Amino acid sequence: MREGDTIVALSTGSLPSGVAVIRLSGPATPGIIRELRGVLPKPRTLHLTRFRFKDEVLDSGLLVFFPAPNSFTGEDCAELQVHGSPAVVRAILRALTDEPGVRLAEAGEFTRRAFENGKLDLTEVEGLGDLLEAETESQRRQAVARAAGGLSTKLGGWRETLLDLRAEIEARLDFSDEGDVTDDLPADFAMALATLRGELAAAIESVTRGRIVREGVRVALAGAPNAGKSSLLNALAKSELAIVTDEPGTTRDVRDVAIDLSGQLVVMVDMAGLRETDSKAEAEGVRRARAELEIADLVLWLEAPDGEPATIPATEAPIWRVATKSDLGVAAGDLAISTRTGDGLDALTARLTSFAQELAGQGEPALVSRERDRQGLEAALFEVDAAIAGLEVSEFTAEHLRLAGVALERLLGRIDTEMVLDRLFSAFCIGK
Ligand SMILES: Nc1nc2c(c(=O)[nH]1)N(C=O)[C@@H](CNc1ccc(C(=O)N[C@@H](CCC(=O)O)C(=O)O)cc1)CN2
Ligand SMILES: Nc1nc2c(ncn2[C@@H]2O[C@H](COP(=O)(O)OP(=O)(O)OP(=O)(O)O)[C@@H](O)[C@H]2O)c(=O)[nH]1
Ligand SMILES: [Mg+2]
Repeated sequence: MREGDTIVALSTGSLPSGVAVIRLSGPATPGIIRELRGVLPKPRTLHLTRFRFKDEVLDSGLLVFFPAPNSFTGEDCAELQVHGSPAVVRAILRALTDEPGVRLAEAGEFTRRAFENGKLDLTEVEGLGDLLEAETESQRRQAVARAAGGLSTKLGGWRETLLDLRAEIEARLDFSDEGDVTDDLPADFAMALATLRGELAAAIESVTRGRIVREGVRVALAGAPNAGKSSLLNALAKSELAIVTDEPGTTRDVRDVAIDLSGQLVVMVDMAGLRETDSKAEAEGVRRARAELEIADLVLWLEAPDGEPATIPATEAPIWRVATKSDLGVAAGDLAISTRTGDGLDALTARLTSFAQELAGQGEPALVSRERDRQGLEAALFEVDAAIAGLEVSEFTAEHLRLAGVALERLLGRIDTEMVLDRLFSAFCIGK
């Protein structure tokens, strides 16, 4: 039975390392610790211990026991903090998995157990996943807020409000013959509903800001072939990632490179130059480039003084005209740069930084950032709007308020979680 298994994994990073933490969770844990120490040690306290298996001391290190339910997973857990050599870790993992009922954990399995035991809700698990992947300061701040239950608290508050409002209606429906109890509702009922509506709408607004922090600002490098797009990508990435030649039509694939601009992630996207072409590969590149323009948050339209004229494509995103190869003479544009001399690159970076910071917003980190968040909040808002529109027909009002609550429960992971969970945990690393 997989759920009754005790799972074990190396929870720290690549070896060798100073110290490696091996984590155990499940019912076999107390027995294994008793074998190692004779008695169960004081809970949640580190003990220097010889890790002796079958009369061989494999290593000495620190042992800590977290009895259920006060552990990360909610099960009996232990950690063996050992010397971080590949041989030590391998020997101890082998000795532990030789114990009956113990096997290696799958990716994200500790966290899955924490979720299943009610230690974390779905939004907290997502926040934890974001935290493990966080590379920039703004990503860390946003992920910590979500992992610590910031969104859970908000959703919980809205659910309480919905329950209170429903109770007001239902209490009156019980005593009313004709079912129309609108007149009896307290004066602040409509106001409470409007406030809830406003908060949901504001949260939906902040999904974009959260997405920008989580995924980065997507900046498309567009222009005619040879405009200098790949050269700019390389200059910003400070690495010769993309092939640069004087042949127009060099780049065909879309390539994105994430850079950290003052703590905010910016994803620079190199692509094929836009032109009509007979080459099948290049034509596919141009098609992909146009698709990128549709999802970009900003388009840099590059024009070289020696380049072919090209028409600026229509996009929803703002467009900045960048005159490239300024060492050869300056074309018209908001900004002039040369990757050969480095001219204008600092100014461009500074403008990108403030653009990114503006989109990411100042102040409190956003608690919502995912398409799943947007869908959940929009579903709730739709029901609240239906409740507001139908205020005079009270059974329906109560039903819409119930459905709004269901949408919020789904966000928290209380219902319909299987598909979301499988996708989420497969992205976690082993040992988490
Ligand atoms: N060594 C070590 N460091 C770690 C972790 C870990 O598992 N092991 N964590 C792993 O992610 C993070 C810390 N997260 C944790 C979350 C909850 C509990 C825990 O024992 N919770 C109990 C008791 C709470 C309390 O005493 O306040 C509980 O929730 O009941 C431990 C670690 C980061 N650092
Ligand atoms: N003088 C000068 N030449 C440059 C500069 N930037 C790029 N070039 C040259 O312009 C040519 C085209 O540069 P790329 O960066 O490959 O241009 P691209 O827009 O990626 O071109 P495609 O991939 O074909 O669409 C190369 O020969 C570069 O060395 C610059 O700032 N000054
Ligand atoms: Mg190129």
